[in-house]
Amino acid sequence: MKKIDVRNAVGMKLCHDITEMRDGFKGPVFKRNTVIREEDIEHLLNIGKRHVFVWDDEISEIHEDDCARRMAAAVSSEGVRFEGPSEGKMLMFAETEGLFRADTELLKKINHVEDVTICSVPDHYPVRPGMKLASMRIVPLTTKEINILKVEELCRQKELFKILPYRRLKVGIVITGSEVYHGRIKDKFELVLRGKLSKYPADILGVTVCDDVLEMITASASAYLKKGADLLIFTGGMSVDPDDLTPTAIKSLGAEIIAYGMPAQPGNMTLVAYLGDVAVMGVPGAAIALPVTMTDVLLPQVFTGVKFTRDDLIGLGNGGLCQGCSVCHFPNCTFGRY
Ligand SMILES: Nc1nc2c(c(=O)[nH]1)N[C@H]1C(S)=C(S)[C@@H](COP(=O)(O)OP(=O)(O)OC[C@H]3O[C@@H](n4cnc5c(N)ncnc54)[C@H](O)[C@@H]3O)O[C@H]1N2
Ligand code: MOO
Repeated sequence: MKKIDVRNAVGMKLCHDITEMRDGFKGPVFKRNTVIREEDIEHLLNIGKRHVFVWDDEISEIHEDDCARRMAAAVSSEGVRFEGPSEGKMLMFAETEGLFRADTELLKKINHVEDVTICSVPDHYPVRPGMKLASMRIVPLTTKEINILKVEELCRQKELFKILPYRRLKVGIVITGSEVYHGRIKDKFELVLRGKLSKYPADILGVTVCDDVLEMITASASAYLKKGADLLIFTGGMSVDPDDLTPTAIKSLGAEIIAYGMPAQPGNMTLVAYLGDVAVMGVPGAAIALPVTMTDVLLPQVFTGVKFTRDDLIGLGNGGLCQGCSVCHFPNCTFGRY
């Protein structure tokens, strides 16, 4: 046991309980074996402790396996499981399906803590059960307990990782285009959209094909709203031709347009709007020609029930360019990673 200036005691273990008395309270506010943290120093000074007795074995060190276990416990959330420690590392896996969210600012803060390394798949990643999501370990074989305490404290303040589950949504589909309506060409969008929606808990209320006539488009949409649609998807007429009426139809329904056109390719002319809580998407034609467009980036988020802000959609510019690979590996690629 040794006496030490409280300002030099960070990371050391107290040899005895320390009592505070204030406003009718009396009790030990620091227990024996507590590891003193930076933020404890003011408190100790405020109760008159300029010096404390700490154990002689100096700063307590923890083995990498125990650090990994404690970090895993700190970052754990619903729908994940851990494996390890092996070689000082714990791995986190998804047990459920959903959208992985990482607080990237917090992750940076945590990785600034000495010796600590935590890495994960990118924020906004759609995950399935069994997928590896994150890994955590310290760099040396042992580290000061204070470093792990810092990680634990940071994770108490905010959630680092979570998997947002997909919700069941009722979906109404309105396909526009005079060439489809009048049977000049066969519709391709229904099959494409059914394929994309099959990855989520979607109840498709129906598919209506409309002529490029404003009243017909709005009436079809209104019918789905009456049936309780949570999501309306419009196709066709999303660009610059004089017959492109879809954005006008969506506006005339009274929807709040969050973005019409976004910094992404393909899917540049995508529209996102809300009619109260009902999400509205305008899907441009590229979705019938290409395996992946902005629609595939947005759908996982739509199915979590989050409401996009304009800032969210503008943020898609970083990672918004698809490489158009000959074999598509989406979402295991840079498209839609932001
Ligand atoms: N000058 C510009 N041209 C284009 C722009 C632009 O900004 N300036 N945007 C381009 C982008 S991006 C897209 S995507 C396309 C498609 O836009 P639309 O969503 O408006 O598609 P349409 O014009 O209605 O149709 C294009 C093409 O696809 C066929 N189509 C449409 N719907 C169906 C369907 N349900 N089944 C089968 N085929 C369908 C349609 O017949 C046309 O051939 O515009 C670019 N051009
Ligand atoms: O709006 Mo388009 O080709 O970028 O889908």
